[in-house]
Amino acid sequence: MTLDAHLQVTRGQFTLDVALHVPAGAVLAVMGPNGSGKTTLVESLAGAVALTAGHITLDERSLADAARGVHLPPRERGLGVCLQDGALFGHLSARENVAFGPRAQGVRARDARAVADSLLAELDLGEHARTHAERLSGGQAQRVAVARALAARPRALLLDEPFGALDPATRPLVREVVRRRVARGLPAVLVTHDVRDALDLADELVVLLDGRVAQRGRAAELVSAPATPEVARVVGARPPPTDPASPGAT
Ligand SMILES: Nc1ncnc2c1ncn2[C@@H]1O[C@H](COP(=O)(O)OP(=O)(O)OP(=O)(O)O)[C@@H](O)[C@H]1O
Repeated sequence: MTLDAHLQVTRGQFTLDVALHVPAGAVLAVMGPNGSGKTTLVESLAGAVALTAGHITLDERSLADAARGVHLPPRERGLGVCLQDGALFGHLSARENVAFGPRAQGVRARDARAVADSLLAELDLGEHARTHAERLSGGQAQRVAVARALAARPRALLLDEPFGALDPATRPLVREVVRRRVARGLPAVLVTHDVRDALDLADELVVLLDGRVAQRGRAAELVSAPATPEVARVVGARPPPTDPASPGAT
């Protein structure tokens, strides 16, 4: 599976214009300041927001193509999605939330439960399988949301800040679970505010500024050689040295 897209989305005054190519088994991390378009990027891939122009292709399959009027609805895209505001069903148990996707695909109840229990155990939530989602802590709910994204045999993963609510002890575990899934041949897009996620997981890091790619490359490269002070701020690196020949440089 390879995810290939040129995403152009206009939302009021804001325009996103980003090309991306994520091979099977690779993670593309996306970072950027508030309002730079990270969520818009994920939502357009997921199908929650329509493209104004451009296309999305997953292997040979067209998920969206603005010029041809193609826009597959989210449930037909075959994506494992964990959105920032992707609330769980509060009145359902953790297990029922995770089993929901496989059940919707026609998997038998018993098998869907087994898939859910195995993922919950992997994410150290075995003892909470029967807990109603509304009674879970923020970090527990986030792990259930990750399990839900992985449960329905997705062809690609879209994860918007999936580690944000996790404590430092739990974060590496969830990263490892994501890494294992990706290694089975899934392309993944990971939005994060923490450059450690990009350094640890990503094959490529894209920094967005105002809806456009300010810099892309390996995360370590962007940290050691950010192209601009804005990129340096986003990845928490030292700003690039100013050119001594430029006016105002000291
Ligand atoms: N439904 C909408 N209608 C109009 N404009 C929108 C809508 N949703 C987002 N925007 C605008 O699109 C721009 C990008 O927003 P987006 O949520 O994609 O940024 P972000 O990088 O995810 O930010 P954050 O880090 O704060 O989550 C912002 O200027 C925002 O105001």
